[in-house]
Amino acid sequence: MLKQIQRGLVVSCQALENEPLHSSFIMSKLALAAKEGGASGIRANSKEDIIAIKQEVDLPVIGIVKRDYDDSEIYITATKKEIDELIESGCEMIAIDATLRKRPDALPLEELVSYASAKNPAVQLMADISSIEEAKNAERLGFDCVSTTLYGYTEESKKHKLYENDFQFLKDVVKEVSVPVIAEGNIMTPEMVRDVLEMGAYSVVVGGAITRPQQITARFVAQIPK
Ligand SMILES: CC(=O)N[C@H](C=O)[C@@H](O)[C@H](O)[C@H](O)COP(=O)(O)O
Repeated sequence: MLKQIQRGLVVSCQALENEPLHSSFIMSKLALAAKEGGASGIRANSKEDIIAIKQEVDLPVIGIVKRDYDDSEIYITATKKEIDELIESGCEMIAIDATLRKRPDALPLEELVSYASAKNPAVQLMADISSIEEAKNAERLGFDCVSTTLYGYTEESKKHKLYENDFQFLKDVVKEVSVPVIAEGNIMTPEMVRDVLEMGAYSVVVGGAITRPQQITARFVAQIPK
């Protein structure tokens, strides 16, 4: 999958239960629209959505399962159960929260990576990270790529402010690891896509700015003069 998305746009098609577009059918049509617009890949949440998307488009899919656990802050592909579901979904790549926070049942990240690789070695693994230390750790554990997905979403990285406009975090990650680095999170404009690729990002994932109309509407409304 990595080759297919190199210097391309991956469109994240996600809507949780509390979002207006929550529906596997709608996600499959968003994926089709993304494909018609020239996307190279899709990122999607849940086995059901991925199966529906795969029936509609032939693009490679980065799969995640978002599920909350009482004993952990981690919700993106947290345990072996989510890995099982994603392998069954047929996605080409699985993204896993690779932060250093405690996982449900204190499962070591290393064990989850070995589990996924043993279950289906053909499925590539993306590490969703929020710090340089996590990026380096993910590379050491054998992840195929790292993504800046969680920068600004953990207690520690929130302190450094959500994705700075100069993308300093992305630049630092690119310098520190040799696996491909995917730019993801709060990429709001086409110009930002161009900029992150020029900074050395291998590929770009854009979600809300394309597929969450409630967010897009709110940004327009916010510009109405008081
Ligand atoms: C932090 C978290 O849970 N991120 C999720 C990961 O899959 C999604 O909710 C984001 O939409 C995705 O990362 C793309 O980012 P943005 O929608 O900002 O372009």
